[in-house]
Amino acid sequence: MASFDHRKYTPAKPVPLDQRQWPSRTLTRAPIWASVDLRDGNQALLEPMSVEQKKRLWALLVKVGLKEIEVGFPAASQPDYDFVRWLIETDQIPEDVTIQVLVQAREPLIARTFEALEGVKQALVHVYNSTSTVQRERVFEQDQAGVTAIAVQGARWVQEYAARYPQTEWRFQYSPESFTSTELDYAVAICEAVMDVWQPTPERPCILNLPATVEVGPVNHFADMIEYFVTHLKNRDSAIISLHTHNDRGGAAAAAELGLLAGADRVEGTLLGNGERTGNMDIVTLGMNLYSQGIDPRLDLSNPDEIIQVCTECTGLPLHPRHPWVGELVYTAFSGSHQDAIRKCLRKQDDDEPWQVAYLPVDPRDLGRDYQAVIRVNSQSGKGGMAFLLERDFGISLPRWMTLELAPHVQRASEQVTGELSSEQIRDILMGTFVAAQPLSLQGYRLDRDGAERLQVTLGDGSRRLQLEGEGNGVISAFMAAWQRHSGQTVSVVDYGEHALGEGSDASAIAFVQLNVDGQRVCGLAEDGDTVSASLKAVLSALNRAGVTVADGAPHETATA
Ligand SMILES: CC(=O)SCCNC(=O)CCNC(=O)[C@H](O)C(C)(C)COP(=O)(O)OP(=O)(O)OC[C@H]1O[C@@H](n2cnc3c(N)ncnc32)[C@H](O)[C@@H]1OP(=O)(O)O
Ligand SMILES: CC(C)C(=O)C(=O)O
Repeated sequence: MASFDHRKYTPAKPVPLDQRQWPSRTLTRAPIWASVDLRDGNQALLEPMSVEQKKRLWALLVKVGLKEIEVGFPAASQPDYDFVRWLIETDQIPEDVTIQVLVQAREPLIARTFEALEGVKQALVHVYNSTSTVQRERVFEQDQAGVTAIAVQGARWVQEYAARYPQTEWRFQYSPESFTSTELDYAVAICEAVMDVWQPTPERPCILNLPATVEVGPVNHFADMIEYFVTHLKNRDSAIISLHTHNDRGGAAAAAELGLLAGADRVEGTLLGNGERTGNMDIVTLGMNLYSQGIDPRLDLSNPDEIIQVCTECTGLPLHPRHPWVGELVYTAFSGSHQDAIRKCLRKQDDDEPWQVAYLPVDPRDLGRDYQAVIRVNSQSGKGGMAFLLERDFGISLPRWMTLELAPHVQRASEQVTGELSSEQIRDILMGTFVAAQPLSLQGYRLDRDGAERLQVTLGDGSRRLQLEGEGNGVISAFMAAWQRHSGQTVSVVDYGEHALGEGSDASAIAFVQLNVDGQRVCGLAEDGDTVSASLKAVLSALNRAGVTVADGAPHETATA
């Protein structure tokens, strides 16, 4: 029988808060950040980081601006121990950075932890034990008093060992691990019992870290738990309330945000969210969430590509291309209406006004991304995207009527390749469709400008040369007159456009034309170093596309428009 049965699970119990405050609050500043990349992130890896990898990640964490960094569980493994020793012995820890280490509430582990920290100027010792109902009953087989005794004993050991190293400025942190599965009044009571040992003050507060070790409930429920905790804790002002959320339900960042609204001061997480199971709270996501609300995150997130490179190389885990804020595709629009809106908004966006660009919640340039990647063309794209790419990459600015002509050709090609079209491919489609050099080609011309334009043009069709003459008020109309006279066709210019390509001596011209040839509308284009040639060739390419043939006639004709 299938076991997919929701009745197996129990919902989170409502938190008894009559007048919850957090929903009416707004975040206005960044929390105290703490990185657990080198500990929680590391313990989640199939192959934990080597000391060299930890050194590299450490350098990044410091560069990003993290001031509290949990560097490991030194009593757990030799590499963790060695890394802490390296930090201390080679003086790697900046004055304004505090390292933090994790340890269980067990004396031999605590002893080893302090040994690892010998000689450090300042450090945070983080002790934890599980407090959840299920762990009390099934893992520790202890009642609440028994589990509280473990925590209190752990706190005492930490304090006693710290006293043996008076040259270090110690700070203490306690986590009731699995807080979210712990009865709230009990969570408050066990934290108060630990505080009774440490006797923190508002000047020398301890840290109480409340983990969603496993995210088992909705994010609003987590916020309720935090508000309940902070409003029921004695000596609230002697504790920094820290959050440590995991992403089992996909809500780690949201839970942390709401938890901050509910009264927390500090947040633990990892860069890009590596960590146990679905990961820890992603510091980059939360930082960017704040940034995009106009709040200074007090972290330097301006180079996510470096963050991605170091994190993925140290953890061996790839980043999803749609990872919030920094994934490869998150500032890319494929769909036509989005591309159109982005293009129009970007044109109107001034640097000194608040950011207002549809579909782009922040300016990609803030993250070192340019607009290159913003618009990409596939079968979901409309005409705006391809026009944008032609202009951006080749300086080809299509007149609107030409864009409309080109769009179905690009659409067909994108459906055939069933993927993305590069700007080179779009340019090839443009040229392949509208530049037709057969059967007529331009062999030469002479233009006299004495009031009216008198054009003498030599065409070839492969085997014969044809010389036509015409007069008009512009070179195109002179050519039309010449061709009409020669062929007997009714030809008129419906639309015309041209512009320079490039600058200086390398500049060339591109001309676009739409003709009406015996009632049939047909477009052509041409590029040439000479503006007149570009115009004449564009007309010829439209004529060729209309299927003209060189009618028998006099080899030399003159006409006037
Ligand atoms: C949610 C978290 O991320 S918490 C951090 C988890 N991280 C890690 O555990 C990574 C590093 N840990 C390790 O490498 C190992 O656990 C070690 C080296 C620290 C200790 O290993 P071991 O001595 O084999 O003990 P292990 O961790 O399996 O725990 C077993 C014993 O410690 C007790 N224990 C577990 N956690 C705690 C704790 N926080 N405080 C006090 N006792 C604890 C268990 O009840 C168990 O007791 P028992 O042997 O009397 O039944
Ligand atoms: C040690 C604690 C804070 C932890 O990592 C967790 O509960 O996830």
